[in-house]
Amino acid sequence: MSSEITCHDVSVVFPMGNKKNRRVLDKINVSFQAGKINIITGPVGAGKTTLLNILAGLSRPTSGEVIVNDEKVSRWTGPHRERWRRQAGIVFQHDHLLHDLTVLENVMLPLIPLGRSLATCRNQSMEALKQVGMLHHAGSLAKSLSGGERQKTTIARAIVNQPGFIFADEPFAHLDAESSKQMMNLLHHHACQNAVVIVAAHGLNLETLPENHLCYRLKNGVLNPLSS
Ligand SMILES: Nc1ncnc2c1ncn2[C@@H]1O[C@H](COP(=O)(O)OP(=O)(O)OP(=O)(O)O)[C@@H](O)[C@H]1O
Repeated sequence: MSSEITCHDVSVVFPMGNKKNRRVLDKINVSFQAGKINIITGPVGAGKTTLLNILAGLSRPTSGEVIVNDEKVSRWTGPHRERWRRQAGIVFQHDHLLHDLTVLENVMLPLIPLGRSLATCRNQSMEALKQVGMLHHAGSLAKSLSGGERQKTTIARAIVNQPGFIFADEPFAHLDAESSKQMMNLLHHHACQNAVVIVAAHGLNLETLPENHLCYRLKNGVLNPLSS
């Protein structure tokens, strides 16, 4: 069965102190499927990160539901929520690497709670680093990396466990055109392996887009398809 993640009437309203509340997402209805790269564009502050965080189970919508393969993940708590998050590879907008660990150790982190042997975790992480072209930096401390290298490491960490769902927030912001294309191809490869891949990006570099992609634009709380 092909995986999918669906939003039903997802709204997010942030309280703004004594000012009027801010409605960032307004009854979003959309279904993201495996097989294609799903790209969410939109201006600064449109709510792309807010939407990705809700899809990834990092925060909850004010109203509405997120459904994954017929299950309401937006209402899950405790161990259910933890299990869901383990299926998700997340590329955060701000990389969240641990500065005093090596690149390899950072990439191994999501594997540790899964109870695999250290050798397996290491081999899997080295493979992910190879895929993003960072094998030569495996032993470097994260704090010594350039912005683009940090971003590639974050992508390696997100894909290391072959997740069924990948949520990537501005994953190319610090990359040059060549590296962006390579990383897009890598994410596309995972989409073709039955992962649901959702990428949020301000702008679109048409040259980096694989042929089968779906673009959406988020503006004024509303998500509209741009192309197919
Ligand atoms: N926890 C919060 N409390 C109040 N307002 C918030 C909160 N989180 C986000 N916002 C506001 O919601 C709006 C959308 O933020 P979000 O980070 O989702 O936008 P974005 O499209 O990802 O922006 P960018 O392209 O700059 O990364 C912004 O105006 C932001 O200030």
